[in-house]
Amino acid sequence: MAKVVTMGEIMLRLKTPGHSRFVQTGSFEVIFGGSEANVAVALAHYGHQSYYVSKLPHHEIGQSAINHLRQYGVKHDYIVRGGNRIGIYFLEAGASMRPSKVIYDRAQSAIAEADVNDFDFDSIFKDADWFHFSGITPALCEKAVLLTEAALKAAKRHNVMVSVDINYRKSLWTIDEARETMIRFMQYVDYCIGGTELFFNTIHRKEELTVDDYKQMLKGIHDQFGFTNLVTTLRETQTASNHTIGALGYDGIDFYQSKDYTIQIVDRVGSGDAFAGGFIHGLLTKNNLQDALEFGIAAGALKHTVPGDFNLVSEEEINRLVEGDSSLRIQR
Ligand SMILES: Nc1ncnc2c1ncn2[C@@H]1O[C@H](COP(=O)(O)OP(=O)(O)O)[C@@H](O)[C@H]1O
Ligand SMILES: O=C(O)C(=O)C[C@H](O)[C@H](O)COP(=O)(O)O
Repeated sequence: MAKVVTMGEIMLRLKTPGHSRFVQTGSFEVIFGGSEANVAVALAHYGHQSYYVSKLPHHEIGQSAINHLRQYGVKHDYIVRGGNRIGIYFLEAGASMRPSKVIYDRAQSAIAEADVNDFDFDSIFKDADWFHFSGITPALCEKAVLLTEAALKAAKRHNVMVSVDINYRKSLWTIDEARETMIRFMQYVDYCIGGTELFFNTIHRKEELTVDDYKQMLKGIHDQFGFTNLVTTLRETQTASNHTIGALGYDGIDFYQSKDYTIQIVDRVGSGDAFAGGFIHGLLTKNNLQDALEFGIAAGALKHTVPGDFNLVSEEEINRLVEGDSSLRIQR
């Protein structure tokens, strides 16, 4: 199995119980989550040597985040300790026509303030096969842009394959700032997930996008910027708790489209990351875009049934879904 490296910010996730609103709750459920950490957990579940790069304070909440990752098999050798804060995100789960809400409290977190010299990227990447990052890290601050760029340059010095999930977060930076930085980073990227709203700005005022809209966007991004291997998840939303998902890929020549899954949502947060983790595993083991998309979207579909950020499902369970077994018989 491969050595995969992800880098980003793991946060304390404080969720209102059930579907309670922020203003009425008297307690929060405590777990940890963050885009790249979620991908690391998924890849550890599929049997890879999955390393997570980050910085966390010395205090017990920082330790607890590390313990959480360790519990699911993620390697923490490259997590540096120091700084003052761990990022927090508050989550209110939506229901029916009421969408979920996230409030961030993450300014000046340890990883946002981390220095390039905190990490020895050459030793991290010298025997690595894959590096995955997301647009959330460079969105944190200018220092985090420099950190991400240093990691990308080191990964490419060591011929490591690189994937990005653009994961545009409008509360962290403007679309112009995001576009400027992410376009610059694309020279290091082999596979790009998402980002249609960033790189292609004619269609994005529409409420519901069709598959043809997405095809036009992926081709437009390819033609304008020369990026290849673009993939995106497709969502057809019925309500905040019920919708259909699929995935689309474009390699600069052909389009690839996965099967669709209609799902009832238990917890949607982390489903894009579950797709990314499954997609990377698919590329590492099957080496073809269609099969990687199928594995990725089945992983993303299953994530919607699992509370928390992490996709705690096995390769075998995902393969069963890919092969068409969605029977509800109890597995005994
Ligand atoms: N209005 C829009 N215009 C263009 N692309 C969009 C728009 N909204 C979402 N997307 C793209 O569609 C995909 C699915 O979006 P979303 O459901 O928000 O993300 P995720 O799959 O990460 O949960 C993402 O790749 C995103 O870039
Ligand atoms: O927003 C952030 O900064 C986070 O990292 C919190 C969440 O863990 C991811 O955002 C989940 O992302 P999706 O898989 O697209 O649902």
